[in-house]
Amino acid sequence: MKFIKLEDWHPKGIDDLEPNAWLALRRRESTSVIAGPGAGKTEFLAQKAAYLLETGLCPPNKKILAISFKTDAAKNLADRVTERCPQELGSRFVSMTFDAFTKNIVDRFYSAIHGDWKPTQQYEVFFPNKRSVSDFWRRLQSSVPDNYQFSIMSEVRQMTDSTFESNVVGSWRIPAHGIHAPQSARDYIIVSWLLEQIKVSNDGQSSISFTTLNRLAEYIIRTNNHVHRAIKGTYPFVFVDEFQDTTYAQYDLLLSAFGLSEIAVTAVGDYKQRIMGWAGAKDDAFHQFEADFSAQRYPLRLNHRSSPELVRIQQVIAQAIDYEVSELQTNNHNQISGDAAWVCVSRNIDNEASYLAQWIASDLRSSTLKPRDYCVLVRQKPEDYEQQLSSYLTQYGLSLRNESVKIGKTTLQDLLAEELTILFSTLLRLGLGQRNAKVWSQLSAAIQLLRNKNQEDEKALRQVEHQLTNFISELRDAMLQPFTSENTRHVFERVIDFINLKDLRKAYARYATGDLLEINRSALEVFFTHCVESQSSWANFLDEFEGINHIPLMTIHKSKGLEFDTVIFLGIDDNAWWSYQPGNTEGLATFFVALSRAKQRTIFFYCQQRGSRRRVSDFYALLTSAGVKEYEI
Ligand SMILES: Nc1ncnc2c1ncn2[C@@H]1O[C@H](COP(=O)(O)OP(=O)(O)OP(=O)(O)O)[C@@H](O)[C@H]1O
Repeated sequence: MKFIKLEDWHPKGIDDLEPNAWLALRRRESTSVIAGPGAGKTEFLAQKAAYLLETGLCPPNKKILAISFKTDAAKNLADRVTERCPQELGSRFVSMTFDAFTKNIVDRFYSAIHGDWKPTQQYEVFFPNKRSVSDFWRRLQSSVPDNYQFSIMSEVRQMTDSTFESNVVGSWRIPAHGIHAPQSARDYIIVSWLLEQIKVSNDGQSSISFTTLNRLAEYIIRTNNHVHRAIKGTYPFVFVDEFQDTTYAQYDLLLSAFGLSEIAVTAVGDYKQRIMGWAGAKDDAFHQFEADFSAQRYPLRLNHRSSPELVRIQQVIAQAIDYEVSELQTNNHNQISGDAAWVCVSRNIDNEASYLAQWIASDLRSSTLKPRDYCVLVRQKPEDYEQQLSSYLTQYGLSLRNESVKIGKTTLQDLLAEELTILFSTLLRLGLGQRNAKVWSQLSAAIQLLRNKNQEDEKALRQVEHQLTNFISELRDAMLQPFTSENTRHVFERVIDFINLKDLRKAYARYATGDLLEINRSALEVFFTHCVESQSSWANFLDEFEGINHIPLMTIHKSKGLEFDTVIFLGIDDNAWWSYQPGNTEGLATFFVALSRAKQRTIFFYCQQRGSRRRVSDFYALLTSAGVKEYEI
C-alpha cells in the first residue's frame, strides 16, 4: 500500500483542523489536548489515527492503541477511524475501554502472575460497594492479631469506604517479590483486601474487582520484561480519551506500561467535565501526565457542536467551574428561532409529564427531528422518571427507552455499542431486504476482517463476499417464515453461527480472552427475546431492537461523549442532587456535561413535587445570569 506524503495529508470528513489541533496532530512525542465540550477531541484522535496510519508513521507491523472509558465511546472512535481509513489500515487501530485493556493483560499474560497473587484462571468480576468495604473492615477487626489491632483500626478510621478501592488500593503497587511481612498497617489492610478477592471462594473461583485486576496488570507489566516489551513493541502510539477521568490505578498502569519510553501517548480531555472524582479520578491527571511523559499541551478553542447561543450559556457555567477558562468560540449557526434554553417550572409530576409529552409531540410534528434527536437526561434513577413519564408519552404515540437499564451483566447502552450486536442487527437488516450500498460495503469489510482475509488476496476476498451473499439470501428465506418464537429463535442461532464467535474472539482484541464475549452473547439473547416478545414482524423487531422510535433516557454520566439536537434535563432539585454542596466543582461539572450535550436546545425542568431547590440554587442562579428564562407550566 502506498503511503501519503506527510505534507500531502489532509483531514478526512471535515474541512480543517484549528491551528493547535494541527500542531498536536503532527507532534511525534507525547501530547495533551485540553479542550471544552464539542471541541472535537474525539474527532481529533480519529484524524490523528488516520494521519499516522496513512502516512506510514505507524508502520504496517505496528498498531495504535486507543483507550476510552465507555464501550460506546471506544466504538464511536473506532467507527470514525474506519470511516476515514481504508480497511487494512483501520484494522490496526485497536480501540477498547480501560477495563477491557486491563482485563486483557491479566487474561493474556496470566502465567506471569506468581505465588499468592495468582487468582484462578476463570474468575468472577466483583463490583465492590461501600457496604462490601465496611464489611471487610469489620471482618479484619475480628481477625487481626492483638498486637496489630490498634494500628489497623486507627488506619481504617482515616479511610473512607467510598474511596478505599479507588484511592487507597488503586495507588498501591503489588510488590515484585511476593508477600513479606507487611511494612505498615496500611499495607496489611490492602494486602488483606487483595488476597481476599484472589483466594478461591465457595464456587471454586476468585472474585476480583477491576481495581484489583488493574493492580495485577500493572504488576505483570512491571515485573515481566517480555510482556512489557511485547506491549510496547505492538503499540508505538497510545491514545487516551476523557483523560480527566483517569483513576489513580489507571494512571499508574499507563505509567508502568508506556512511561519513560519512546511510546508517544496522546491524552485528550476537559477538566471541566471531570465528573468521576467520586469514582477515584485523579485531580491533577493532566499536570502529572505532562511532567511524567514530557508531554506538550495544546488547548483547542472552537466548539463544533453547539449553537452560538448555547455556547454562550455554556461559557457562564464553565467560568463558574474555572474563572480563568478561555473564551469558547463556535462557527456553528443557530438553526432554531426563539430561545435555545429555558426552564419549565411545574407544581407536580403529572403536570410536568403531561406538558413534556405534549411539547415533544408538537415539536416532532413541526420539525424534521426524529425521536433519537432528543434525549432526556437525569442525574440518577432513570427508571423512576421512565415510570412517571411513560403513560403520558404513550398518549401521543411516543415512548422513552431507559438506555442505562441492566441487561444480564451489561447495560443496554453498552450492549448496543458492541461489535457483536452491530454485526447481528446489520445482518438482520440486510436479511429483511433493506439494501444499502454503504451498509453492505461496511458489513462486507467487517466480515473480511472477521475471517482474517488478506486485503491483497482478491480470490479470498471474493470468496468471503460470496459466502456473505449466500448467507443473506438464506437468511431472507428464514425471515420470510411466520414470526413465531421458534422461527425467530432459529434465525438468532443462524446469525450467531454465521458471525462465528471464535472468529470474533480472534479479530477483536477485547474479546480475545476472558468472558466479555460470552457476557455480550447472553445479554444479546436476553434482549433479542425481549424484543421478539413485544413485536409481530421483523421490521418492527429491528426498529424496537435499535430503539429507532424511542426517545433515549439516560443518566448524565452515561451521556458523556454523546450529542443530541435537543436535551431535556429533568430533576434539577435537592432530592436528585442530594450530595451536591453549593459551589462544588464536580457537581457543576456534571451540570455542564448535561448542558453541553445539546446542539441546538436545552430545556430544564424543575418540579416542586420532586423536591425543593435550595441546595441546587447555584444552577438556577447561573442560568438566570446567562439570561435563561423561567416559565410556569
Ligand atoms: N474540525 C472539525 N470540523 C467540523 N466538525 C467537527 C470538527 N471536529 C469535530 N467536529 C464535530 O463536532 C462534534 C463534536 O466533536 P467531538 O465529539 O469529537 O467533540 P469532543 O470534544 O470529543 O466532545 P465532548 O468532550 O463534549 O464529548 C461532532 O459532531 C464532530 O463530528
